Amino acid sequence: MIRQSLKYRKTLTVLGVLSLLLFLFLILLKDNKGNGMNQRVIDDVQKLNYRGFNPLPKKDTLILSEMEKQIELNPKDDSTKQELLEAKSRIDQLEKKIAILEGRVPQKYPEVKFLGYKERKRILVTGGAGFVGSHLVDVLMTQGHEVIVVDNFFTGRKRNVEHWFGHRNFEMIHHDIVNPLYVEADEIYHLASPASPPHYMQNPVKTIKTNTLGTINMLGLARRVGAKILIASTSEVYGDPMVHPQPESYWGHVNPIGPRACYDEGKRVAETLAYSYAKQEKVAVRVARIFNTYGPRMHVSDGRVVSNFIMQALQNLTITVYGNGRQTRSFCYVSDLVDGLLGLMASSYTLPVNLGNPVENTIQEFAMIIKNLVPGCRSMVATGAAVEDDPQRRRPDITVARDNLHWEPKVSLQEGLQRTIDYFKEELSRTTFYNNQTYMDMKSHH
Ligand SMILES: O=c1ccn([C@@H]2O[C@H](COP(=O)(O)OP(=O)(O)O[C@H]3OC[C@@H](O)[C@H](O)[C@H]3O)[C@@H](O)[C@H]2O)c(=O)[nH]1
Repeated sequence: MIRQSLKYRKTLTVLGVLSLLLFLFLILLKDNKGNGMNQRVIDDVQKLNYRGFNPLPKKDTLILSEMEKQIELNPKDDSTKQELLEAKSRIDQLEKKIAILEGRVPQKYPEVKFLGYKERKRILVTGGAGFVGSHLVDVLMTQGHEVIVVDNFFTGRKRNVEHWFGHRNFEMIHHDIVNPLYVEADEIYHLASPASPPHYMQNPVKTIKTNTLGTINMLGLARRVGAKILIASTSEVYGDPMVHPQPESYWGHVNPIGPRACYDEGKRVAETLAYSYAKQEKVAVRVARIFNTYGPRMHVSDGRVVSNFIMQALQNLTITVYGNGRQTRSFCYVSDLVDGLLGLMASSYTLPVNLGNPVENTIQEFAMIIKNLVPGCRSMVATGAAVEDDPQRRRPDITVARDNLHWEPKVSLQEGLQRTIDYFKEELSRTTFYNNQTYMDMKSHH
């Protein structure tokens, strides 16, 4: 009799534990299918057509509370309850172990191509955690290369590349390139520098050091290891241009002691350094003159016109046009720029190349375009004080890129802005961002 009841109890326990394990398995399965964690990265990566990207969720709390409910629902007798509790505590321990292991095993990553060791390159990207850098890193990684990101996180963010953390082809170095760096690389994309006017003006000495000392260090590294190096220069080398649109042959119109000088003169020196190393040390250099670029992963408080206007439009705040709004810019979507950078690195063309979208708008028009793309936007568009030395007209002549790289932008302003607006909407929903001041407002109050 006693033996039989013991047997009965054992069977009950085994059944109980088995059903709990089945339950656990179902929860894991459900959780792996989708979750709210890092939706931004998932969306971003999916937009770039990566597949299989599905970070693992936190599941412990959910499972345990469900188990407690089960125990409450099945209080058949005390001993069964006791055994269920023991099972629960054992599962609890196992879950903790799984969580520890999950921390060690690689997550699921965007799909990367396999490259044989002859095709696979080691590619260093300075500023790789920044806005442009991180999009470039995504493409290089999916192509199957080994990528080393170097960033000092002055304006870059770990969040932009965290979906690669732990991948065997990916390495992240927290380093300021103002100091020398000793790594091995076949190619270097040298993008490190603050790029937003309010950011680079905030610490002009740091900006000029990054573009001069930092560039010397990267050119020195390229010489030592025999790497090809691409320098990210800018349309700002043309200053407030007297020639329109701007071809690469134009020498520019720059104020050497103005508020923008740390950046535009810094980049001009960077170009001079590149061609000095090319001539004297036979370093293989490529120089991209990057025009205004926009897209997802721009910081909400980046301070440049695209992020400012979109954030203002999404929150029904006044859209702040600096000056009379008749100054012009031409905006290029980030994926087009990345294509251009890759094309330039691969080409044999060694002189500077303009990379930008030749579609030109006044800033006033641009404010209206953004306002109209945000449904129900009630923002007013207001003009205000002009920015000192603000270039009045800017539009790239991209004949050189067309002829030598067979490159031209593909993403229309409408489409690119829509994707960027969607990104900023997501950013707004994840943070309570209520700072309606632009950097310029903040500066004028201090
Ligand atoms: O809130 C704003 C921000 C900016 N602006 C205006 O919009 C125009 C574009 O300004 P941004 O700050 O976006 O960028 P800028 O064109 O001045 O500089 C950029 O040039 C090319 C790149 O190399 C750099 O990323 C950056 O220096 C300027 O005329 C500026 O005065 C506004 O009217 N309102």
